[in-house]
Amino acid sequence: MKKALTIAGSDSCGGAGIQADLKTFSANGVYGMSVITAVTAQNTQGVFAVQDIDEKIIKAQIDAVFTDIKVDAVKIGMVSRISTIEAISEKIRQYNPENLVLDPVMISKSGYSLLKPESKTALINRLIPLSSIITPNIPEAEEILNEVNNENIKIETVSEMEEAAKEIYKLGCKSVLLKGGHIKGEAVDVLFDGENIFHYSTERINTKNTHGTGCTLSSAITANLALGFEIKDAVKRAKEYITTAIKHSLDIGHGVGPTNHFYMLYKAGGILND
Ligand SMILES: Nc1ncnc2c1ncn2[C@@H]1O[C@H](COP(=O)(O)OP(=O)(O)O)[C@@H](O)[C@H]1O
Ligand SMILES: Cc1ncc(COP(=O)(O)OP(=O)(O)O)c(N)n1
Repeated sequence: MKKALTIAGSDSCGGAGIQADLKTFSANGVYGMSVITAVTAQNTQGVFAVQDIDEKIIKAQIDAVFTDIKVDAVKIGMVSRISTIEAISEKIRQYNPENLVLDPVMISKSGYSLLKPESKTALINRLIPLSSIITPNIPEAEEILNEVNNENIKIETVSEMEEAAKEIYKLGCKSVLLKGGHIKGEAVDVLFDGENIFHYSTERINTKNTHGTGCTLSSAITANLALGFEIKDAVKRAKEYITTAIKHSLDIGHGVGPTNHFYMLYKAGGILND
């Protein structure tokens, strides 16, 4: 069985972070492992508190996994503070996994800063160059480029997404998937692999329940890389997964409900007739 590791924060309501990643790995037929970087007190209405995990414990979790088990792909999500980024970067360089997906989580849909503002440069300099693919949403791509170029660019069209993906690629990663969840019209994601641009486009689903969409997409890419798919096919399969997960998203809680991983599992097992 292929095995994937998520290095990310815990979301107590189960819609994003580690919990979304492990559900996604399972639903994609991949064995999931986790290194917890932070614990958030979070629900569908907001993030209320964050406890960062000591970097010694983060490193010890990574060592425990890599010294025992072959890891086919790694995803990095919420990293919060500089010392966390430094610890992860050191261990990733030590163990050098074949596939590394970086979801540069910055601000939750509810508006909470999951990456401390002073950590942006460390994320850019220490994690992006190690990544097989980085998956920013539009506000994250703007933050990264504005931090690097000291500008105030806005990304509003698909051609601006293409330009931004090419600019982010120059920061040293092997490919960039710029997610279009935040622009108007179709949900178009743009992949640049250093040579070609690919578009992954679906209708925009009319739902408020999109908590954890970014985590779900990046962990589905990770699972598909672990299964041996090349980047553009891993992204294609992950896009199909997230689209189904949003189409059947769950009206749980009083705010922004989570994506649905159980739909795919039940459907695959023949329990759901649809
Ligand atoms: N309403 C929607 N309908 C269809 N796809 C969507 C919708 N919202 C987001 N997506 C897709 O979900 C994935 C995650 O994108 P996005 O929401 O931009 O990430 P994040 O959660 O990091 O902000 C992308 O593939 C995006 O195109
Ligand atoms: C612990 C944790 N990690 C990441 C996120 C952000 O997840 P995302 O998929 O971008 O979903 P939204 O927060 O935008 O709904 C998170 N909220 N918590």
